[in-house]
Amino acid sequence: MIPLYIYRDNTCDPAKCTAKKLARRGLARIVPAIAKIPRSTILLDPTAERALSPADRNLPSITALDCSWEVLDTGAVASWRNRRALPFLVAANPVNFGRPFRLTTVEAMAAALYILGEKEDAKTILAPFGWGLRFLEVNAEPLEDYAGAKDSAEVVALQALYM
Ligand SMILES: C[S@@+](CC[C@H](N)C(=O)[O-])C[C@H]1O[C@@H](n2cnc3c(N)ncnc32)[C@H](O)[C@@H]1O
Repeated sequence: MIPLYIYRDNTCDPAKCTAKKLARRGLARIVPAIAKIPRSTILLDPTAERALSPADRNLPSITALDCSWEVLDTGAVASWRNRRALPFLVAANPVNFGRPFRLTTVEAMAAALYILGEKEDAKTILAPFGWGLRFLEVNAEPLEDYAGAKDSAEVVALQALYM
């Protein structure tokens, strides 16, 4: 599996935190400081200008910024080269069900794995969550389209069909 890193700032509700569960199961590694995130990683950042696409397959790892949506501040990583936003997908988690773009950390990681062609690994990390595999069901069509795209521009063009 592509290594998965999660930077946690401890602002999200620990009872609902999907990152902690992933780490407990050995599916992702928690990174305690932004300085410890490998700079070559794909940084999942909803404010990034470039959309993730299969063209990013050569990058060595994926990192999410796990924090409460209320305090999400990507200023400290604004200059990082491999920041990527995920294209239009809807959440399947109970807190934001049906809401576009606002994914939990595990949904974002799974979407990234799927788009990069690691479909079985996407299922593996969602499986521990009761609602997890539902994320792949409700987004089946766009995920398949994005995973078949050539590059970020094509992903952005495809997402217009779903928005
Ligand atoms: C803001 S945290 C919220 C975490 C949530 N409390 C949980 O327990 O999973 C979600 C993280 O997932 C990633 N993410 C979510 N939606 C995204 C999107 N549309 N594009 C890129 N990354 C996204 C980002 O790293 C974001 O910081």
